[in-house]
Amino acid sequence: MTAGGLLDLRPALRPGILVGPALTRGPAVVHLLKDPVTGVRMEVGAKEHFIITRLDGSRSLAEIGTEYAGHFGARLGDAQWQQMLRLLSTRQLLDGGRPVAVPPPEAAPRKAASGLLSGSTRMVADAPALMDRLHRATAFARRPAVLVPLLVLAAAVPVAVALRLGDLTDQTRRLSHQPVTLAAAGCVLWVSLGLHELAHGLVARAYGLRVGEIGLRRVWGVMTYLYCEVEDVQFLDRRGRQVAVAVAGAVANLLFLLPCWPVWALLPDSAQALPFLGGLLLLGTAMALLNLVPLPPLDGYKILGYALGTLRLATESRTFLTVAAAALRPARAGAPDARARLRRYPGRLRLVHGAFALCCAALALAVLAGAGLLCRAVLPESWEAWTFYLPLAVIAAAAALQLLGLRFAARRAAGTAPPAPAAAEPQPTQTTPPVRQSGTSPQQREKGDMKPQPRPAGTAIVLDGVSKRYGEVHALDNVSLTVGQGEFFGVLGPNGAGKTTLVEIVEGMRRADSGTVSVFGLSPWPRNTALLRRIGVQTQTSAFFTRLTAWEHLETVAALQGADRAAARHALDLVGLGGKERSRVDDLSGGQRQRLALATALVHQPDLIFLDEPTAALDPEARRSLWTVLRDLRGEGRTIVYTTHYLDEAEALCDRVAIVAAGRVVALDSPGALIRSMAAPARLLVPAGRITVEQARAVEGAERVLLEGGEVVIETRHPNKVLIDLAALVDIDAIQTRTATLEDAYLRLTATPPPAAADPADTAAPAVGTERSR
Ligand SMILES: Nc1ncnc2c1ncn2[C@@H]1O[C@H](COP(=O)(O)OP(=O)(O)OP(=O)(O)O)[C@@H](O)[C@H]1O
Repeated sequence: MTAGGLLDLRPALRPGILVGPALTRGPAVVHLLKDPVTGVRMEVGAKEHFIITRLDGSRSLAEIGTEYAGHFGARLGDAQWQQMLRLLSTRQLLDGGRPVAVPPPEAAPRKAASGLLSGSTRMVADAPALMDRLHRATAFARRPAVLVPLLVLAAAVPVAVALRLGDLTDQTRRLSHQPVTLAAAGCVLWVSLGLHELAHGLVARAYGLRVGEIGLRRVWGVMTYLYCEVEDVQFLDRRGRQVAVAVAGAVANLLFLLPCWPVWALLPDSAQALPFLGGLLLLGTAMALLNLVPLPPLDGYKILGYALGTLRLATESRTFLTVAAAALRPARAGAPDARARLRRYPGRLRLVHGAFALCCAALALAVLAGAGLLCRAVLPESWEAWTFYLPLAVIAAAAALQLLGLRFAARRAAGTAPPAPAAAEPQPTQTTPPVRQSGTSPQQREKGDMKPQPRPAGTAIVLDGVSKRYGEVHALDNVSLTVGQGEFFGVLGPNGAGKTTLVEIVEGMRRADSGTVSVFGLSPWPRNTALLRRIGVQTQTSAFFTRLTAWEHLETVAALQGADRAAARHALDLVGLGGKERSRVDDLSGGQRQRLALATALVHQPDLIFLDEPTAALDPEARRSLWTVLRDLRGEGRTIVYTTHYLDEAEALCDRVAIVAAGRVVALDSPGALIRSMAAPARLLVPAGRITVEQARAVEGAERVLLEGGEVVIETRHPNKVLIDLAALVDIDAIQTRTATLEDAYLRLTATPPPAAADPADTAAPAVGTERSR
């Protein structure tokens, strides 16, 4: 699809699709997009985001394109539109595209493999419901009068620990010599870790996010802790809120320690509980603060990322360092490219990524040194020689265990994995299919049974006194007409008669100057999205996704129109293109393209279809075969408004026709009734060599005699009598009889009066002979 039809579409994103705020990933600005049903996440650039956020079903792609050009100073080319729309439709992100049940592997959010040493076990069946209850129960703490003092107290804990560091270190060292008490302190801190996770969930819930899962996670076989999976923090519109969710865990850890302080402070120096409380305060505070270190995967890293509005800060900083290092190297092959890449980073981002990379290195060293010092402080003196190596050894052991656990999980998964589904075709999910206005029930659509139910009889279109002027031109002048539901209604008229204006007003593309228009009881202007979805428009200038196959094109249009694949399949079969689905649109013949254009208009199963000369430029055979399709459509009970210059077609297909001339409806009836009302004479044709014009004029009942293309044409309202008389003059087999047609009626109704002629035989009368013989 390249223009026209495509740009008239008004696609909408599926309700519920999450679109995140702007983030930087490396030098680029991106937005996250998420399908909450499948969990599929994707990144889109700022330009794509501009378009996506305007896909609301009320704006046409042409309008969005104009806004885009105004904003970015460049028009979107066909290829860009096609790429964009194809992406959205294949990801089923458009309204009506059913979400896939199983996300494609590359798009699915990666979950850590669950193994013996590392993995997770779900503990709560309905985590969102539990979070809702906790959210209500903790409502008191969200009041500023409570929250602010709590935050101040939490911030005071590290300060107090720093002030009493000596005592606390001493007591922690004593704790390390009491294994049972140490284990008890460890259990309390473990509970604190659980609260940490719940705090993330509670704050997220307060901002309307969903807690996906609560459970126990095993890490490297040495640790098990409660986790609370918070979803979509990056989709919160304010960075402050994102930071609040991430920082909540550490705050909860610090608040958890608060009750220990007065007890610890009031106990005498000789109290047995001092090492326990002192160790708890020191280790608990250290744990909370350590979590705020901005290194992945700690909360501090997330906080920094949220605060800076960056995505994958660590990875991107590493890339930045590589680029910067390559750019700084003296002239070498590839260096100019690196310099160009470096220039793409704005100054702020160079600072962010450079500083983060340096901080990471410094922090990693500091953490190791800190861990060494801590070991030195808490371990017996006989371990002193090990204090430097111990943290390194622990990290190495943890990494080895993690590797082992992952391998084990991978092997187990390989052994038990179910076979991959044979077809890549997405399966329907439990989600409710979009409610649509056509005659098929959702159940029928699910089964692919697209045969519409009979539609209720009624009025589809009512025009009452509609007028439209373009400057001095009266395109429509007080037009009133009614089209019934299920009617095949033709709009005929000479060039410039006002047909297009009439149809466009009904479609909601133009506004009438006066009069009222109603389509299915609704006004099409201002644009009514509910109505637009019940209307299908096939224009003269067929527009396609040129690089796609017929099926891909239709599938994409289906998604844009809010229809599912079964509807696309039905439309393709209906127009008889089932065998051509794999052919590229470019490779289709003219007739096949016309059929595809028709399928494009039908794909969303509209109740009202506007067809603008669908058979134009087709050979006679292709025309006739398309007639069959159009008759089938009519048989399905759809209302069809059909504009054409082929009068034989209108006569053969239409229930009623409106003949428009100079902006007025000059006749409106069934083709048969119009022909009869004309009381047009029959025409008897005799080869000119067999009879002279004078002889013909002499026949009684001959009203007009013309000489046309080597034939003498006799017009008469008494053909039987004239035929008998003629038989006396010429061989009866040489006489052809032609009855009046819609074309005759049309020509009489729309003809401007010819100049008066002295002799009827000399009159350059319009060629009123038709193809139909009796
Ligand atoms: N946007 C416009 N601005 C000015 N005049 C217009 C505009 N659109 C149509 N007209 C004029 O209004 C009249 C009716 O035009 P319209 O396109 O509705 O006729 P039509 O019957 O569809 O013609 P055709 O069969 O050639 O497509 C014509 O005189 C045309 O020149």
